Amino acid sequence: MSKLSSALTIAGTDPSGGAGIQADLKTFQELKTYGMSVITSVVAQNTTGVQNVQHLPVEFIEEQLQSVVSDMPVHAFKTGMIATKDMMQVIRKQMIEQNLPYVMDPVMVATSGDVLIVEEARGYLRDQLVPLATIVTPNIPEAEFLTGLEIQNFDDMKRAAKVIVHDLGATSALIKGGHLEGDATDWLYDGNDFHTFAADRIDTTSTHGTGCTYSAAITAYLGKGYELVEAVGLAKKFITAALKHAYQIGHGNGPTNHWGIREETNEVKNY
Ligand SMILES: Nc1ncnc2c1ncn2[C@@H]1O[C@H](COP(=O)(O)OP(=O)(O)OP(=O)(O)O)[C@@H](O)[C@H]1O
Ligand SMILES: Cc1ncc(COP(=O)(O)O)c(N)n1
Repeated sequence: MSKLSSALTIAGTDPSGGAGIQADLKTFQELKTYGMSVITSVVAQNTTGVQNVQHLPVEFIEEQLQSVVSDMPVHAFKTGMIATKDMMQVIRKQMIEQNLPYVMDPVMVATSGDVLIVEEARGYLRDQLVPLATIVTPNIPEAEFLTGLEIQNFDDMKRAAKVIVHDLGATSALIKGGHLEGDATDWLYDGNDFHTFAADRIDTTSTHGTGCTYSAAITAYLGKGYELVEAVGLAKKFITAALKHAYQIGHGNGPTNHWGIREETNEVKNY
């Protein structure tokens, strides 16, 4: 399957290039997807953590969205960091109008531990954005917040995925196991069946932006028309290769490799 496709990410920035909008656009490019972006917050951050944040005015976020959707074809949407309820409201409106594949990464806290969305917006995210998503991609702490469950093993992950679909209303849920011990195993529930995606755990500290990169890859593949399970499988190969071939840069948790994976390995070639 190879056709011209485009994807729009709505998220915060990372000037050090490992997470957020920058990670999403690099991933889209690597997967031969025309990438577009709407910025919600400008974040001063790097591999060591978040130094400062400036939220853009909500009207300006809406203007950016209009600029894109009034002119450009979008085959799939992704949201990442959306810091406030007001921002979520305008994005929600667009998602309803567009009715296209929507990958929702419920970003709450960075790898560094810095909080990326205001406390009182979390409930709105769960109740008003999750139901619109084609796929929600929480890590373990995010899945615990969304479901109120404690997650310690695969059975808990599967239970949480079911709650996100049947109780919260998402079309599917992918619970990522990066925060558990052992292999890096993720569980996808598509409303009927479970699918598991596993990789050997890579011994690396380069995990900044892992979640952003993974969900951007899922978005790119959905935009190309791949079915959900296939899109997640291909994205899992991509994130695993990006972790395995990461450059050791920065003084904290370095970024994954968004560039040249195809040239350096034959692990990611299916797009
Ligand atoms: N050390 C690792 N080795 C292999 N795969 C990993 C490793 N850490 C995370 N992963 C995989 O990376 C993807 C992202 O998972 P994770 O649970 O880390 O998400 P996240 O917490 O949202 O990411 P982030 O680190 O960006 O916050 C998943 O597919 C997970 O299984
Ligand atoms: C703008 C933005 N969005 C998301 C993340 C999460 O990424 P990570 O948890 O890997 O730091 C981040 N650090 N910055």
